[in-house]
Amino acid sequence: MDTKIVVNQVRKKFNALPVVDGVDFSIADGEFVAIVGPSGCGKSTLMKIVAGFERPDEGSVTIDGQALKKPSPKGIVISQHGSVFPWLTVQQNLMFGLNDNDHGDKAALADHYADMVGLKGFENAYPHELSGGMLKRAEIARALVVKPEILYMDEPFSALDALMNLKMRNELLRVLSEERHTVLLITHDVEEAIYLADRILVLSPRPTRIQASFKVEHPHPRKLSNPELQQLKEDILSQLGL
Ligand SMILES: Nc1ncnc2c1ncn2[C@@H]1O[C@H](COP(=O)(O)OP(=O)(O)OP(=O)(O)O)[C@@H](O)[C@H]1O
Repeated sequence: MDTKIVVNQVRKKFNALPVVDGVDFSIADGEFVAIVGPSGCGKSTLMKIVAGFERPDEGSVTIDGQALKKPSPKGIVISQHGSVFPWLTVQQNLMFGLNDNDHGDKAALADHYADMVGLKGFENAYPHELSGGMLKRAEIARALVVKPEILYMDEPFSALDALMNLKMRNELLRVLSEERHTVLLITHDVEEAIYLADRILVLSPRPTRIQASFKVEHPHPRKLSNPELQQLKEDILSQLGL
């Protein structure tokens, strides 16, 4: 697989506070990498740097060999805060990121992605008419409809209840099995990382560095009760001092 993202010796301070302290990793094209780390260690800062929203003080990020100087049009961020426009319907939200020239029938494409995340029949609903889980699915569809090469996900499901969180994991895996994207997921949930990712990077406390890296080679769907995955969970938790 080709290398998609290279993060090279990235360092970042806020005022005098060192937050990211020399982080190096790369992500292959189509790979799903999850980052876990202690609260406040600098996960979101690192994500913003890798997505191009924050500049590192030192080091570099390259995407397809090109130095990243600003948010790349190849990537899209799904965060816990949500990004749908409340005054637009599901269909209008999904059409928003599409421009006239590149896409044929925008409404048909929007409806296809609404269907893909299980929102068929809700194309004309407004966000306030959707449940929390449906809203999250609308957000994921809104990100996917523009066919980003890279999905940056910062705690995307953390605001959902436990059952919906589990459903969304499967929804995401199903979409990814149909359309391969390179994914960088930030999560505080070790099980979520094990369930979804091809590789898990464990960050140290702030100022953060990569403390450990684990490959997850089990095919999907994964059973978290599998003894090897249980052992992996133990190993990751022990890296996190738990
Ligand atoms: N724009 C900023 N200006 C000043 N300090 C910042 C800024 N962004 C983050 N920080 C500080 O950097 C540190 C790391 O924050 P960050 O949000 O990256 O951590 P995190 O690991 O994502 O946190 P959490 O686990 O709570 O989501 C914190 O101490 C935070 O106060």
